[in-house]
Amino acid sequence: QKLTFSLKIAISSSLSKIHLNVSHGRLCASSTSFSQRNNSSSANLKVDHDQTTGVAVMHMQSPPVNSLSLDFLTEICITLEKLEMDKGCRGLIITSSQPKVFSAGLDILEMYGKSPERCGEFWKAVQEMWLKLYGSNMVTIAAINGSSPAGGCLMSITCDYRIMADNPRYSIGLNETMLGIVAPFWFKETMVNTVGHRNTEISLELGLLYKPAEALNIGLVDQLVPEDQVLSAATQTMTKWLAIPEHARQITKSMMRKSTIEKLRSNREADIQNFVNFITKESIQKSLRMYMEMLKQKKA
Ligand SMILES: CCCCC/C=C\C/C=C\C=C\CC(=O)SCCNC(=O)CCNC(=O)[C@H](O)C(C)(C)COP(=O)(O)OP(=O)(O)OC[C@H]1O[C@@H](n2cnc3c(N)ncnc32)[C@H](O)[C@@H]1OP(=O)(O)O
Repeated sequence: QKLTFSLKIAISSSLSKIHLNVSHGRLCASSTSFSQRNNSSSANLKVDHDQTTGVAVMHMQSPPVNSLSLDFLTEICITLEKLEMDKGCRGLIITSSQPKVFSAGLDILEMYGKSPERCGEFWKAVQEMWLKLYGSNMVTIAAINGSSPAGGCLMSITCDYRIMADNPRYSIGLNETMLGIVAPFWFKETMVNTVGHRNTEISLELGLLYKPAEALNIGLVDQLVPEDQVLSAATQTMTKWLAIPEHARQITKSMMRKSTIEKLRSNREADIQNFVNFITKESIQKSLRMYMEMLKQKKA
């Protein structure tokens, strides 16, 4: 049965509108914009799309710490799909509107005390976000204006380039082992593809979180700038990347990432089963509970 629905998105200019049509599971965007800037918002995301430059800035605004819940992941995936389909969007900058945090990573509450079915649904959404970002044809830049542990770091390293605020209070890394959990193979491979095998081995085994200067030193981020310049630096870098012949850049990106992406694509169900079996274990649930208590105590 043909599935068709239209979603009207309010845009800053009253003259502008975008229609999203979902047909046979494909999402297509057609724009009849008379303005050069499209701003759209959903519950936890604000997207500023400058039609003149072809660059969209996606601001994560899911309080308090942009943790990636099933709902938030779904929102991110819908937005990414929409931007990917929009020929007028060639570059994406991802940043945070929350103070001091880029993203706290996966929402721990989605992994604690939930049914296997719900855990499976959650993991599928995590996979989907990674597939969309790592396989994007757009130039993607993470403007990391706060701490970015675990899934927040993953999100950053799926991007083509990372600019971080030079503030020693912030940290970034795949710290899963500190929670008593294990980064799956596609988290690990994204990290290897970014900082190499040895750095990844040390980093994952010890669950390290790096200060900005350390992250720059191992190549986990590409550039440090003063906090108030993160977005402008990302915009400047984007201009350089968008000047490269597009087709050649896209094919090169795909060549670099294809084998990692294929490995997950062809094993999605098994990967979900692995996750569900692992995360619902009594011992893992206990580790997660202790970690959450530790987070609360840190506050007190
Ligand atoms: C062999 C088979 C393998 C198969 C694969 C198996 C498993 C893989 C599984 C999972 C992979 C997971 C990756 C992840 O992303 S796990 C999440 C890891 N995240 C963290 O460790 C970050 C924890 N948070 C922090 O360190 C700090 O909150 C932060 C530095 C981000 C911000 O500090 P700040 O001081 O500003 O804020 P807090 O007071 O600490 O937090 C405010 C509020 O938010 C709650 N919270 C924080 N992080 C999370 C989170 N990730 N999920 C849910 N909730 C979070 C925190 O508890 C506070 O709540 P409250 O006390 O105000 O109620």
